[in-house]
Amino acid sequence: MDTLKNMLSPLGMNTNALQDTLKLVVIGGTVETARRISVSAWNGFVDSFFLTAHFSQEDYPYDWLMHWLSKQPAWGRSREFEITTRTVSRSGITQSTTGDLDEEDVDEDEDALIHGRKKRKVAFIPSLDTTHTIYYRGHWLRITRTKRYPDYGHGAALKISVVARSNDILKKLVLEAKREYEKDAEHRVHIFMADTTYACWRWNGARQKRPLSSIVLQPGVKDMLLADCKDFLASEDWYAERGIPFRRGYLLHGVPGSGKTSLIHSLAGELGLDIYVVSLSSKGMSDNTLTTLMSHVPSRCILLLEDLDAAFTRSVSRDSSSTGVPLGGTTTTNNESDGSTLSLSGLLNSLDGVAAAEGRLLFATTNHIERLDPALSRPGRMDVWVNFTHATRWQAEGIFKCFFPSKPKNPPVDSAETSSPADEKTDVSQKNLPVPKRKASGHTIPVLEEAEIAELAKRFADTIPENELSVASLQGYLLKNKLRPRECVDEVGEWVIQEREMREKLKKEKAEREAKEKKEAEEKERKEKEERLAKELEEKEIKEKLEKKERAKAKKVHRVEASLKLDSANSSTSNTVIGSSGPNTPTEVTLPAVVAAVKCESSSSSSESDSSNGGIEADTEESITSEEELEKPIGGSINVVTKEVGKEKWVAVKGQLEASD
Ligand SMILES: Nc1ncnc2c1ncn2[C@@H]1O[C@H](COP(=O)(O)OP(=O)(O)OP(=O)(O)O)[C@@H](O)[C@H]1O
Repeated sequence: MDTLKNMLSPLGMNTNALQDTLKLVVIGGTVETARRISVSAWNGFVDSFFLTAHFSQEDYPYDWLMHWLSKQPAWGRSREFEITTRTVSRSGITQSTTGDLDEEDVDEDEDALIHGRKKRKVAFIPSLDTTHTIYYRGHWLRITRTKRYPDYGHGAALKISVVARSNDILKKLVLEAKREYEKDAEHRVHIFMADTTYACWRWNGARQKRPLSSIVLQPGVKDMLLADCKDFLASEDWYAERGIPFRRGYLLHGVPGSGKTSLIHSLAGELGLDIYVVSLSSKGMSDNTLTTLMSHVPSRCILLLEDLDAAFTRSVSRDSSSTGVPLGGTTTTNNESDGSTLSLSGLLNSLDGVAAAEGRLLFATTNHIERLDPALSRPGRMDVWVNFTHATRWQAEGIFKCFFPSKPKNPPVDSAETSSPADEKTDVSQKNLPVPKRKASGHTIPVLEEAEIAELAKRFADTIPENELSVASLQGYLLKNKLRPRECVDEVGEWVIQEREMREKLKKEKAEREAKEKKEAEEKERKEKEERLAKELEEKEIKEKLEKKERAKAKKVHRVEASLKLDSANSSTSNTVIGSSGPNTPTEVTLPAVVAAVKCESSSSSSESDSSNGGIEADTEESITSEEELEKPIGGSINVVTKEVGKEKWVAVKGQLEASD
């Protein structure tokens, strides 16, 4: 220290201050080193004793765990967590809600309504980028949720670490989370929509299952479809043994509002499958996108291709006038203006090419089966066809019974005891629905005797014309009268007349609109044709004038050359032209230079006339004038004189015209 003092004293530095600084540096360095050592020791300890599992948002286990975590009471004691009223899913939190986050919402009846709105369930989930510790089956779990691509707002991941000798505890956790998730999802059908931008599937929400009994179709149709689907799902080995691709296609075709989509949703609920929906006419759909999407469909699901006939058209209209027919065989592509380049061959390949997923049930719907390419609807691609028609009387009766619950004759102790063999034979959709268990939501549905309902349903069905109105329109009428079953039947005849009149009116309006549109289109086409012809004519005239002008110029130059040659022949001694380099000094100008000067003058006069007269017309007139002038016989010599006026030199060419003189 003394040595240091001796060394620093000539520099005039205060040794005490320096000592203090050095002490601080040493202490700070020691503390930081100790911190780093302890962190790395902790990480080493964690790495060697903790088991860690990673879950990515793109995969199902992430959903299960997030669902499980949202149900853990531990979050109630946590000092940091995220509260959401949205459903947690693979593609992020996507179900939009209005989010009524008041205290009474928690733990209350989910079905309760406040001011007509359903109460929201509140979920507590781990907040981002924070490590949480929760206790599970005698172990402390360290849970970290991170966002892998924060800029894009998606790509979350979950990391769960636990101190344990074997990974059994983590396996148990994942299986428990899966069981709970599936139990909760049991009453719901998950819908995934195709995202054409990223060629991936986006979770679109979970819908309440629709009971199959609420779909009223001709007897046997639902049972046949359900049995066929079940049989297919259970015959993977059978298909494999015979080398048949494990795929099955169903084509549901027929009039709008006849229950095609509803039946698919209902079947999905019954079979416990998710629905993956592709709209082939959506923006940006291409062969590659569709193939990628199809190859990412899970093995057990329903793949729904909606409005198959609209695949190759952008038309929003689905009526008979819209052109949905693939026009040119397998190479037909749809509109490319919005980036959609789907071809029929691309669609066929994606359905049953090598990359196509196996084990899926393909359902396709169309309102115009006649427009489908036979290649698309052939067996192997579409194995079962079901035709949906307008409502029959049988359907009308069934849907009426669906709407109005009836009082059971003798309240059953056990439903199994009361079901008679006759009941078993009856289609479920022809039975009355039981009185709803839910609390009445402000209005009361009158509950009539079963016999009365049956009689009303019969009268209702008798008034409905066979195969004329859609089931959706009947549903609309019944919805309007859901509290007045008797009046509903009394007034149905009147409603049918109104419906007919309305349809006639709409038909007429549509015909008028179409006629008007056609006329406008024709008028537009005629105008465009006229404009095109006028333009062509104008262009032709301009071209002719330009050609004439060119000819005139060429003629002029030719004549000047000829007369110069003549002149030079006449005056063999002086074939050079007199000019002037100074005020009075003649200068020799060679013949090509003169020709160039003439050309130059001619073009400058044209361009002057161009600019002064403002266009081709003037230019052409000028050239015509020069042409006329040149028509006059040129007999004399040409004097080319260069003069200098001030400092400017110029060349003049003058033709001595015999005739004019
Ligand atoms: N057969 C039916 N049984 C019960 N409800 C039906 C039936 N047909 C139609 N509906 C009702 O009509 C509405 C429209 O039905 P849905 O969307 O299933 O018809 P769709 O045939 O798929 O029509 P589109 O061809 O226009 O898509 C639904 O609310 C559904 O409840």
